[in-house]
Amino acid sequence: MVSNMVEITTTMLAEWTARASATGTHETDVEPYIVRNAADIIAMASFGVDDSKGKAAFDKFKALQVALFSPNRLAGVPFGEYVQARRTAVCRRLGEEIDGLLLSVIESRQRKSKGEGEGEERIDLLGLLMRSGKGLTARELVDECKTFFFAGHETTALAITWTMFLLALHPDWQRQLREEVAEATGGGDIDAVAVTKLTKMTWVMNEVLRLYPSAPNLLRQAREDIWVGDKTVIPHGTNIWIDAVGMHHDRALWGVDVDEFRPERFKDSPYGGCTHRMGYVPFGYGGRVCVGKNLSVLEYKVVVSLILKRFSLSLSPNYEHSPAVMLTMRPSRGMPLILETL
Ligand code: HEM
Repeated sequence: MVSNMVEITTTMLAEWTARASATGTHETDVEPYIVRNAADIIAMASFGVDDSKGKAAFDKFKALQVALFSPNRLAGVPFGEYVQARRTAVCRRLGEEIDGLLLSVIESRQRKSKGEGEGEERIDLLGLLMRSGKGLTARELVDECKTFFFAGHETTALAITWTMFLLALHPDWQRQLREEVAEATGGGDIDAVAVTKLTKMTWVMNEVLRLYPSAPNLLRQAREDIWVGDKTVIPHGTNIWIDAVGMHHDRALWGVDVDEFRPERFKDSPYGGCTHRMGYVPFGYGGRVCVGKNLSVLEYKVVVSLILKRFSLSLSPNYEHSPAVMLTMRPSRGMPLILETL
């Protein structure tokens, strides 16, 4: 996968290089590029999708997300669909179109895995997954695909986008990471072995996800009445949104430097010195912890390494700080950065 990630990202960086002026610097709103890049990577990594149907499904996901979460958030709120009937109709239509596109991607994969073996013996994995009995139905498989598409690209992309922002603000960390990458790769290309040597980059990723968790809420449902102290009860069946941003910025858990960018707090502790073991939850916790964590760490390191090898980053005067929760935590007015070719 690493070589595919490198290939996809190199194409994006070539676009940035082409935009550079004669002086080698240019301003770019990097967020849409990084999101598109991550979309291409998850499409390749999860589904081997490189066809137009996969891309069309992505574009509709984007539209669905905007329809669901702006300007206010009623998704998951009881009776919310009746308050916003027009929006609900748009979301339903988009949902059906996405289902149709994914189903046809699945069917064409299935045809390929059954048929086009050119002599070699191939295992019909999709057929195995979908066979009756305990297998998944086509409907369930479509739902699994949607979870992966949705969960698997924007989260990682935003971690990278906020990293570029924080490295632009902290040139010393930018320099330290660039040096680490040079040492790990010996000046050559990033590969699966070099990635494992990027210790400081792990601290930086952890600290970025502490300050700007790309998945700002965890969802749970109370399976029984839960008592908080002896006066408050969360009744059985209550849907709960757990506020990761609040916990990651809680002075009582992190100390007085809670709002500062200090990756070294993760040097000796995977929890960054947080005083409660559930106070740091960028990938969730327990039985439903993120299944894509390792993939996202790998992608993050490959993409950030490639960017730092080619560009120096600083903040554009046009940047407006406006993180907003639209299911994920995004820079709602974009991420314009000055990129200087190295
Ligand atoms: C920086 C990147 C990512 C972040 C911050 C992130 C964060 C999260 C969080 C907070 C959860 C909820 C966990 C819980 O409720 O305890 C989650 C679940 C999930 N994530 Fe990620 N994720 C990332 C990348 C990915 C990737 C790359 C994939 C797919 C390849 C992925 C697939 C999933 C899936 C399928 C679930 C649901 C797991 C379940 O309910 O059993 N995520 N993620």
